[in-house]
Order: sequence, then structure tokens, then C-alpha cells
Amino acid sequence: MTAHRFLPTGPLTGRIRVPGDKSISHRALMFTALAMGRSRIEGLLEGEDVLATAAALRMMGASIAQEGDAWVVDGVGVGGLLEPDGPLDMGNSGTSARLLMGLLASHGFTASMVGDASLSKRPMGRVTEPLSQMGASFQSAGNRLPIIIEGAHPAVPIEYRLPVASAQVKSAVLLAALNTPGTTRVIEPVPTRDHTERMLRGFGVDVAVSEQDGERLISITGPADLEPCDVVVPGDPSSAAFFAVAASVVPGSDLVIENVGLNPTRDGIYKVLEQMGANIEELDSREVGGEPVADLRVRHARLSGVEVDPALAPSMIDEFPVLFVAAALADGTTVTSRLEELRVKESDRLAAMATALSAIGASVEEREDGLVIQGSAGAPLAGGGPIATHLDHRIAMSMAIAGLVSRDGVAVDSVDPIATSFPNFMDLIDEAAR
Ligand SMILES: O=C(O)C1=C[C@@H](OP(=O)(O)O)[C@@H](O)[C@H](O)C1
Ligand SMILES: C=C(OP(=O)(O)O)C(=O)O
Repeated sequence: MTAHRFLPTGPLTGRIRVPGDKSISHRALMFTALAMGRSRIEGLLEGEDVLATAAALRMMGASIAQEGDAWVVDGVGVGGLLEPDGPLDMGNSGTSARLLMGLLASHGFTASMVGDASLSKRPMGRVTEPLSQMGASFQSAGNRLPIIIEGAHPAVPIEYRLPVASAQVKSAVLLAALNTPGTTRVIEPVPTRDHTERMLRGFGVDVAVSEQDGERLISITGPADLEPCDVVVPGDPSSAAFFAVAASVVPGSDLVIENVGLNPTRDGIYKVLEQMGANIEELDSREVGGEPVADLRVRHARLSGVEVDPALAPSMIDEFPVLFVAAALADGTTVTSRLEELRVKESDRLAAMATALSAIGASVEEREDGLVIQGSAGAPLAGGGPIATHLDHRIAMSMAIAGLVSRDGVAVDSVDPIATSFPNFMDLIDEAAR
């Protein structure tokens, strides 16, 4: 474990560019691997989570190689994945594990999946349940990794109403549907990130999306063919959020974050920061790879506490840890609720952030489903640490941002997990603080 102390800094200025979107990068590799023929991916996030997806797809027959700044994938076609000759190691990545389980569910072979200590604690029943209905079988202790997956061929189509607002569960069922004869339908009562639907359409799959009584119905009729594609991955709004908060809370900052994906199913953090009084300007709004993108100019501003609308949660689910940091430095009280999902991420993010922020001098009340935070009205928090990051990149990066405006700095027990989603995070802090 590489411990590190993040020290108070001067203004963040200039222009930075965050790496490619993690959700889109996983899907880009999976879909190009399922297309028959050669595809190229530009802007792929080269983080450990995405590389775990690439390694697993290689073990199942896809050829994936780096060519300069791009990645070239020779796909095997839907139904063409091969039985891997060893366990698929998903590392720290829930998205890799759950989406690939969906893919494997409708391939007629057996595979095993393992993960790190954090991933091995996370619930997989949410995907094994619908995938079992489709005919796959799973062996595990308590629906946790390690898991042995026996795919069904042919799998059977289902209609499935999502019991949790989860794009990973939605995507697992839709990926299984690609190699399942007949029409599989997912009913989504609460919208979640829609990259799977958007991207599959880009690969030529007929994804039918309609709305009924406020719910989204998404159907795929299989077996479906994917056409090889050139994919451009926009910058990750979840990674950019660390710098949007940092520039908002470090006095004197004026920072441009280039090429930030602003898909409406992902942009909740920017809406909430604006409600808090953040000064965020969208420049050069455009489309990249079928996704809305802009450069964000973020200037320091006095933030005020807010009551965060729980309906926004799915569109900012990974950004709560860093929002809690903004709240700890704002004027007044921030109240968050209905965030039970945060307890089953890489760590229990409500508990981890309540403990971490309290340890550096913030005033935090942990409730069952959210945190209530009294802000410091812009006064630097005392700092301290070492903070336990629990193998969770977002806890490490959030507490790094807290360190930038602390009195004594904030130490974290390990910066290693940051490489899962944002390998050049520390370099970009240095670049912006120069
Ligand atoms: O589909 C995806 O790419 C993701 C969905 C979200 O998880 P859930 O589906 O568990 O909400 C999110 O937290 C994760 O970082 C990426
Ligand atoms: C929850 C996350 O990712 P995953 O579920 O893929 O581990 C995250 O990146 O914050």
C-alpha cells in the first residue's frame, strides 16, 4: 500500500483533460469483442478495471491490442466467445464482473470468476437472479465471487423489472439477450446510465426503447449481430467531478476540464454543484461518440448546503463521496437520503466517508440511507489521517481533494486503488496546481 499525504495547495488553473469514461470503455471493449471483424477504440480508459475486462475478453478469444493511442479489437461475433482456460480475474471492478456474467450467461460453456477482497464482498445475486431465469446456473457461497458460471445455450428470453436502480444489472440482462433467441425485455422504473442502449445501437443492434407509465422498457431480439465500429470514448464525468469540486473549493481557482461527457444519465453532480452555487460554465458543447460533451470552466465559488433530490442519485451515484467533501466546506447543511446503494460499492461509501470526514474535522451525521453534513463555511478543515480507503478509489480521490483545502493536509492509507479508474489523477493535480 502506497500511503500519501495530500497537502494544501494554491489555486487550480489552466486546462486539464481527464481520461476516457470508464463505463463506456468497458462497453467499447465488450461490444467490439462481440462484433465480427476489426474495430478501433480511441480514448479508451487504460485503468485497471478496464484492463481486467480486456484480459477476460482475450481469454475468451478476442484479440485486443494497443496501436499508438488507439486500441484495435478483432471480435469473434455474438455467440463466438470461447471457454476460458482459467479463472477470469475481475480485480476491483463490479462493472467487469456483472456485465461479463451477462455475456457468459448465454454462451454454452463454464467459466469461473474471481475478484479482489473488495469485489468479493459485493452482491452478485442482483445479476445471478435474472440470468438464472434465462437458464444460466451459478455456484458460489452467498452470491459473492468467486463464482462458477454455467452458461445456457440457447438461453431463454425474459421480461425483467429491475428491483434496484442499476445500470450494471440492466446491462447484464441486455448483454445476455444478444445471444438469446427471442425478445428479452428490461423494465427500468428509475432511469440509469444508458450507455449500453446507445452504444449497441451504434453497433447496429435494434434496441427498442419506449416509455410506459413513467417506466422505460428496453427490448432486444436475439440473436443479434454487432457490426465492427470505430468508437471514440469521451472524458469521464465521474473523474472530472473530482476536479470540478477541487476548483470550486480551492480559493482563486479557474480551471478548464476538457472533453467531459455530459450524458443526462450521468450529469447529476454538475446540477447539484450548481444548486450549491458553483460557477461552472459549459464551453464548446458538442457530440463525441454519440454522447454530449463539453469543456467545463470551473471557478472558485462560495458553496451553500442543499438537500439533494434523491431522484438525482442514479445520475451521480459514484460522485457522492466527492459531493460530501464539497458539502463539508459549504455554508450550512447538506442532507442526502435514499443512498442505500452506496453501502455496496467498492466500500460502504456512507460509512467510509462519514468516518473519513469526521477524522479530518468535519461535522457529519451518518444515517441509514445518507449523510447529513454541516459545512465549515469555506474554512479549511483541520486535516489528518491516515484515512482508511478500503480498496476504494473514490474514497482515496475524495479525501485527496479534501486535503487540498485542509490546514495540515490529509493522508490516505493507500493511493493504489486510484489506478482502477484514474491512473493520472496525481499528475493532473500537480499540473493544475502548478
Ligand atoms: O454500468 C456501469 O458502468 C456502472 C454502473 C453503476 O453501478 P450500479 O449499476 O451498481 O449502480 C456505477 O456505480 C458503476 O461505477 C458503473
Ligand atoms: C462503483 C464503481 O465501479 P464498479 O461497480 O465497476 O466497481 C465506481 O467506479 O465507483
